[in-house]
Amino acid sequence: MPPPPRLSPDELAAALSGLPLWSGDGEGLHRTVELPGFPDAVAAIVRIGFVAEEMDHHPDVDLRWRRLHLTLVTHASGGVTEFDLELARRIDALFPG
Ligand SMILES: C[C@H](O)[C@H](O)[C@H]1CNC2=NC(N)=NC(=O)C2=N1
Repeated sequence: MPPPPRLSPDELAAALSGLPLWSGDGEGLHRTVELPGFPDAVAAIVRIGFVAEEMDHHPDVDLRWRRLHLTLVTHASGGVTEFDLELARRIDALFPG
């Protein structure tokens, strides 16, 4: 299957306006999720991991104490695609902020 197309700048801007917890550009979407403590942050990675496996689309995760720094990018496409938007929405459903 060919990699999905990268979003255009206009598509990305429109999508980000509906994802207020996320920032970024065509290279990646970024959100920090803060949990009450380190074990909660590890558990959050597991919860996100199940969604990622279901989607077969995986976030880049940087865990620092009780904060997850998430980056969403479609590696096969070299930038942000619809798959990243869908994963962002599903992460927001788990962690509304
Ligand atoms: C074969 C499998 O579908 C691919 O390797 C998937 C797995 N998860 C992925 N996740 C992300 N973020 N980007 C990818 O290009 C990607 N590719």
